[in-house]
Amino acid sequence: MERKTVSIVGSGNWGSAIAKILGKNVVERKEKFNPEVKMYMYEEMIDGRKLTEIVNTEHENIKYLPGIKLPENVVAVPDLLEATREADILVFVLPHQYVHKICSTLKNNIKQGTVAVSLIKGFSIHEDGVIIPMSKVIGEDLGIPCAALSGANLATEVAQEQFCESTIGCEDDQMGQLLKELFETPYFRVAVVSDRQTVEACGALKNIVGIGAGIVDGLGFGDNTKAAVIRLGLMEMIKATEMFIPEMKVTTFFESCGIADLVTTCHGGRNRLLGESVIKSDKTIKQLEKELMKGQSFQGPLIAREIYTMLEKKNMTDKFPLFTAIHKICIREMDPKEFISCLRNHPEHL
Ligand SMILES: NC(=O)c1ccc[n+]([C@@H]2O[C@H](COP(=O)([O-])OP(=O)(O)OC[C@H]3O[C@@H](n4cnc5c(N)ncnc54)[C@H](O)[C@@H]3O)[C@@H](O)[C@H]2O)c1
Ligand SMILES: O=P(O)(O)OC[C@H](O)CO
Repeated sequence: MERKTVSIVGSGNWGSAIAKILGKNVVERKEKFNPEVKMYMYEEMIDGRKLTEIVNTEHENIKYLPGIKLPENVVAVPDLLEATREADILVFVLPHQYVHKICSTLKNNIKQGTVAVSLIKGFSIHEDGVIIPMSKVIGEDLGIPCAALSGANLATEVAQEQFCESTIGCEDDQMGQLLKELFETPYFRVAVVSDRQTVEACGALKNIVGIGAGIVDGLGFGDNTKAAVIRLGLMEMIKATEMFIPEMKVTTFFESCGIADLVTTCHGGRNRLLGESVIKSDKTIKQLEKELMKGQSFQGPLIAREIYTMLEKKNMTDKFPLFTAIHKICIREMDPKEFISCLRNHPEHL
């Protein structure tokens, strides 16, 4: 088998953490992969220097993953087409709002036979309310197969090599196994399942529940209340997934991409921090993102809005009171104090 060239599209907190894994794995598995990994980086200036130049000389993404050294065979490239021209495997890892634009540049400019995997936790929503997983967006925009990887994977902990698990969703078994070989390490254990769309639905929807967990923290409630948010959030995640993906398997929720990711996000995620901050200050999400995230982005509020818009179109907001309340608290349309009565009166209790 010819060796595969890997390119990463994206270089934020998760993109950089995964670059560390991929850079090392391609060298260790050199019979399968070419030894250089190009990483597309959205260029920016840091104290008068280009971020790509800093990464390529200091081998550290000082803005998005400070304190972690990247392998020297990971090369940051500011030109998208140059970064991806030779790729056999494209690893997409950037906030979902940028994907369409990136794909429109890549379209007709990638090698024949290239495959992709999406590490993105978000959706695209059509005007008619249909929800499209990002792997499908990428696959259809580029006309190539696209798998998904998602799990309980806070980027900084992964970069510190703390043990965790992850899930690849891929219908093609051979491609799934190749991706497992690309991503797996002794501290990053990967399971492959065929239910790709549920893997992605879990990853996107848990971001909303993570905000809910932060709201509970901000209101001063303890672990029991947070556990209720996690459980009710899980029920809404499953119900929403059943709506979008009739063929979904509930067992996928027991993989790392499901309950495990929900738990980790509700304890240590950026979306949890946002929920807490929304309660403790009267600033807008945009202001909070700017102040707290140093360039990283909260995906939860966007996804909460997208899901709310879809539910409203279908007259179903009353069936998803937790998702609805979280969206309305984020946009300051609901008093956060009402959050607990929303939990108390949840349809799961009727
Ligand atoms: N950070 C985590 O712990 C983590 C873990 C698993 C999955 N994810 C998911 O991975 C995806 C990427 O998140 P992240 O944490 O790597 O990103 P991030 O939030 O750290 O960084 C934002 C990124 O967007 C880039 N960017 C800004 N404007 C852009 C533009 N116009 N075009 C293209 N790129 C632009 C920035 O350069 C930066 O790389 C998200 O879907 C996220 O939910 C994140
Ligand atoms: O920091 P969050 O809330 O974006 O969550 C990060 C990861 O998705 C956790 O697996």
